[in-house]
Amino acid sequence: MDPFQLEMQCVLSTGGEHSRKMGLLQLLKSQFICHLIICYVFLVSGLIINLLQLCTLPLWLLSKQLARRVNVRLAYCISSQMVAALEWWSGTECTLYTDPESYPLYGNENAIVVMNHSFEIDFLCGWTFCERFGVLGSSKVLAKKELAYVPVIGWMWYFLEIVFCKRRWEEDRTTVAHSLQNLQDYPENFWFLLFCEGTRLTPKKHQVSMQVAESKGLPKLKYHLLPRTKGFWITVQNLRGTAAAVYDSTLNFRNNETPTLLGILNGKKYHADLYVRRIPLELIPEDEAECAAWLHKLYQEKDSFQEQYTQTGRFPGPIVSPPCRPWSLINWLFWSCLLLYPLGLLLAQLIISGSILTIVTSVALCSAASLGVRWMIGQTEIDKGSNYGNKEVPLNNN
Ligand SMILES: CC/C=C\C/C=C\C/C=C\C/C=C\C/C=C\C/C=C/CCC(=O)SCCNC(=O)CCNC(=O)[C@H](O)C(C)(C)COP(=O)(O)OP(=O)(O)OC[C@H]1O[C@@H](n2cnc3c(N)ncnc32)[C@H](O)[C@@H]1OP(=O)(O)O
Ligand SMILES: CCCCCCCCCCCCCCCCCC(=O)OC[C@@H](O)COP(=O)(O)O
Repeated sequence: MDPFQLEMQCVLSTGGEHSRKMGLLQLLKSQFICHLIICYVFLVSGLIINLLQLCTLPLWLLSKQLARRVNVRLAYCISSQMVAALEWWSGTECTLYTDPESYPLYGNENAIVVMNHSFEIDFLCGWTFCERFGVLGSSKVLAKKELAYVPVIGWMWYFLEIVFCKRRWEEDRTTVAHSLQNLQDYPENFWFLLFCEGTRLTPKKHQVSMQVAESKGLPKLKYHLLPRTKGFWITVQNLRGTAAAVYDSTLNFRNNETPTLLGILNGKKYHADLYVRRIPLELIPEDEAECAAWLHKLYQEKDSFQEQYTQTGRFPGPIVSPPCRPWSLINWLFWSCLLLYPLGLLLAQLIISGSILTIVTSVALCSAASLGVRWMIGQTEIDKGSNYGNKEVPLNNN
């Protein structure tokens, strides 16, 4: 069997030979009641964990490092549920192409991850690799400030000391620097994700971005937006001595798949391929202009990797995929057992009571929660994305 077939598959199914069973399983996964259960467990457990995180605030006064370690584990209970949905519910395969010599370092050092921002679940594929290398709970990102208000995930990020930005350099330059410096004594290994394009790729944003590239005399990119270099420069500058390397990560999906979170929820299986190059931080210039030029060159290389992938269906280098771990599934099963039992009791009470007011109130609450979750899932949908990058902002506005 070739490496792809040898690839550890984290699926509940027993392989293609039971196509009838697979068909039934797929039908079950597309049932709304399953989505309700998954979202109910995610939302209620997430809010409980957010509350527990709030309770760790007094601990920060006694021991910041202990509070951080507690929050890493609490955050794992939330993010690992989404990883479980990707790996175990949808059975999505995530294949890693990388240098075998770099592989042992992954998860055992702090790193800055630079990744293309082209897919609605690129962050989730990133999280699945965090899970496989044991750094999911402490994973961090330079995220747009709007995400801080998303219940469960955004609130969780406050306690992980995630770095938020307004995507306005004059304001970000100080706040981002301070937030990054704050991570210098972080007690757990972490990966800091930077989507240098700053927004998800769309045809319109690509067109505007390539006009900017032309105005700067920079080579056009076919598969990426022009990277924003200031955030990368400030991140490298403030994590020198804290992060050992940049993990240049290029993600794509087989057969031109356009994966979505709703697809994952419906149990749709995708095939993600990630090409990672480990670049020691000392190879990155300290001077801002040289660092910017270095990043532009990196994105030109990433563009060539995507071209090769489009032509051949593979990235350069060997496949060295880390196996799935059971903990994300175990965590989901724990929260499901804990929360579905009282839900069952509540529903039984509701039916027995027969009180119209109680039933109407419950239905109203469930509808509000469903709308809330649908809004949260909408945060990942590119067609609901921001206007950032849709027009060239005059330089003096930056
Ligand atoms: C082994 C396995 C390896 C890896 C596993 C993979 C990943 C796992 C790791 C971690 C996982 C952790 C978490 C994942 C979970 C969730 C992630 C969630 C996602 C949220 C992410 C986001 O929110 S992305 C949006 C926020 N982030 C950014 O914007 C970062 C990039 N931006 C910057 O860095 C910016 O510089 C800035 C934000 C700091 C400031 O932006 P601003 O626009 O104000 O100023 P800029 O200087 O950047 O922009 C002006 C310059 O840009 C030029 N330019 C280019 N294109 C345009 C355009 N279309 N319009 C205007 N200007 C443009 C312009 O010419 C200026 O150029 P200069 O030469 O003057 O710089
Ligand atoms: C348990 C598994 C399934 C449960 C599903 C229930 C709800 C799921 C809630 C998901 C909330 C995720 C929020 C964080 C991820 C956002 C990722 C992202 O990509 O943000 C976009 C920005 O980068 C750029 O924004 P744009 O300028 O492109 O606009």
